[in-house]
Amino acid sequence: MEIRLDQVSHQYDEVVVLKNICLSVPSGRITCIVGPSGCGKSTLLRFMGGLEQPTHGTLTQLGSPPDGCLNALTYIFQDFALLPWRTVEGNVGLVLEDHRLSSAQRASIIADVLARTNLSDFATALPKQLSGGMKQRVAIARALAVNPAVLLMDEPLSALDSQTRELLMDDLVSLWSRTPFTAVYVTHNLQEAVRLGHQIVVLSRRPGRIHEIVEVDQPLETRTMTDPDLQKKHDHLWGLMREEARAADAELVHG
Ligand SMILES: Nc1ncnc2c1ncn2[C@@H]1O[C@H](COP(=O)(O)OP(=O)(O)OP(=O)(O)O)[C@@H](O)[C@H]1O
Repeated sequence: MEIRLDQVSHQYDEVVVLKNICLSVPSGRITCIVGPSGCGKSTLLRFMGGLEQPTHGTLTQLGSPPDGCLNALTYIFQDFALLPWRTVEGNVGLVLEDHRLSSAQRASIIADVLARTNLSDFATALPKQLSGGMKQRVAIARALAVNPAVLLMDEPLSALDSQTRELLMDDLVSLWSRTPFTAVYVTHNLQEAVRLGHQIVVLSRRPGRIHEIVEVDQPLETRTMTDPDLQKKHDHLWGLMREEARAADAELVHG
């Protein structure tokens, strides 16, 4: 499924947060959104997830969700949002409970997503027994269980240390390479953006406008951070972001 945004603008009371966003989120690709603090990245993601409506402009969904889709627009958050009293399989199974599925179908979906996220051996563990990286793997497994049309990820790796982030990026790349999915990925981290994004949308400081859309053609599975082409993309993105970030920072400090 594809999402199109046409002339999307938004304000909270007097504060204009987003201005004239025109964007296509193509099917089967990962769209990263980067931009300085407070430029409206999470707000844009909430519009795409239908959690909020923009004050101006339209969002359109084109195409149909995949077969077996139980929740078309599914979020993965930074803080994992796991129920502490439920096991790994219990947390994943939670999102299947309101659907007409037999217990065999549920068990099969849970086994499949735990295998895809390398969590099969941890099915009966509780969240408190897991590292941060493992908890986020559970959140990814739970999101995959509903076979979403679009995966909406709001800084999913930013609570993790840098080595764990690397591992989780590898996991996302291998999940996508086996079965391409459509995703929108909000991040502050330009390395994550060049590693995972097929298109990288750079927003200006608030009110967020599209500064540039950077395409990265290289296949996800062949990308490494030592690759000079990717390093060039990274430096180009940082060049776009630096002045905006500095100005946004000054605005926060001086109110
Ligand atoms: N419900 C709300 N009511 C009023 N203002 C809001 C609301 N939600 C967000 N804002 C404001 O809108 C602006 C954009 O917020 P948003 O969280 O979308 O930015 P962001 O780019 O995701 O920021 P960050 O990178 O810091 O997470 C901020 O100034 C924020 O304070």
